Amino acid sequence: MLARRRSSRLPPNIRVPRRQAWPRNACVACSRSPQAEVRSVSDSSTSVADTTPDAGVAERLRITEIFHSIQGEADAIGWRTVFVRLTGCPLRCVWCDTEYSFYGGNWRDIDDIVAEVASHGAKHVCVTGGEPLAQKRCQILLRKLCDAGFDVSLETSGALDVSEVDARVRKVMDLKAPDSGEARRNLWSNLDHLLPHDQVKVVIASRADYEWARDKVAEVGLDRRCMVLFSPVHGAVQPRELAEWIIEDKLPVRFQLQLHKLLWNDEPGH
Ligand SMILES: Nc1nc2[nH]cc(C(=O)O)c2c(=O)[nH]1
Ligand code: SF4
Ligand SMILES: [Mg+2]
Repeated sequence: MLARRRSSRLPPNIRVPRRQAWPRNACVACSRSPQAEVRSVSDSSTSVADTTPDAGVAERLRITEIFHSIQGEADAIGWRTVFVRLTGCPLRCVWCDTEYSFYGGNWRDIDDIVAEVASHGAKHVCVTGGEPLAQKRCQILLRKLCDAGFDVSLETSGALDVSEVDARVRKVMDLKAPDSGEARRNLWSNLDHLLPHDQVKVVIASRADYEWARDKVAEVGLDRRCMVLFSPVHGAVQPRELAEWIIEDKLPVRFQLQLHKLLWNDEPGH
C-alpha cells in the first residue's frame, strides 16, 4: 500500500506530531536519563553517548530484561544461567535476533540488578544486549558480579573497546563477517585484550562469510589466542553445511548451534 501524504485532510491549524525517527545507529541506552548528564564517548570505530550519574545518585543501567535460563552458546553452554540484557546497541547487524533490545528498557540500580541475579541461585551470569558496553557503567556491573562470586560472561559485538573489562569476566566477542553489514565496525585492537578464557564468535550467513572467517582466523592466529566459535545464521546457512566446511578445511574452531533456539524457538526471556 502506498503511504498516505500526512495530514492531507486536516485543517491547516491542526498539526500531526511527527513520528520520532530514530537515526540508524541511535542507541536508546545513550539517551538522557532524568538524573544523569550526557557524555560523549568516541573511539576509532564508533561514537556513542553515555550517561554519567550526578554525584550521590545511585549507579544505574538501562535494562531490557533479566531472566533465568540455560546458556545456549559458547563455552558455558548448557549451564543454568541468569541473563542480564542491557538496552541499546550502536550496530545494526542484518541478522540481529534481539532488535527488541534496541529501545525501551528500564533504569535499574546496579545493586538491585545484582540482588535479582542472586535471587535465582545460579552460578553463571551472562551480561548481554544489545551491546552492553555501550553503557559505560556496565563495567561496574561486571565488577560487582565478579566480586559477588558469580562466573560472569559478557556477550559483546567486538565494535567497542574491551580493554577495561574486568579480567575475571569471560568475554564472548563477535567478529562481524561481511554479510552482517557491520564488518567495518570490527575493532581489531580488541584482539590484543583477549585472554585465554575468552572466546571469539563469528556468525556465518554464507559461504563467503565462511571463507572470510576461515582466512581471518589463519591471518591473525586467532585460535592461538582463545577459543574460536563458528555459528550459522538461522535460516541462512544449513548447520550441516557449515559443519562439513569446517571438517573439510580441518579448522581449529568450534562449531556451535544456539541451544536456546532449539529449546524455545527464540522466544524472548529464554
Ligand atoms: N538461553 C540463552 N542463551 C544465550 N546466550 C547468549 C544469549 C544472548 O542473547 O546474548 C542468549 C540468550 O538470549 N538465551
Ligand atoms: S551487535 Fe548484537 S545486538 Fe547489536 S545489532 Fe548486532 S547482533 Fe544485534
Ligand atoms: Mg539471544
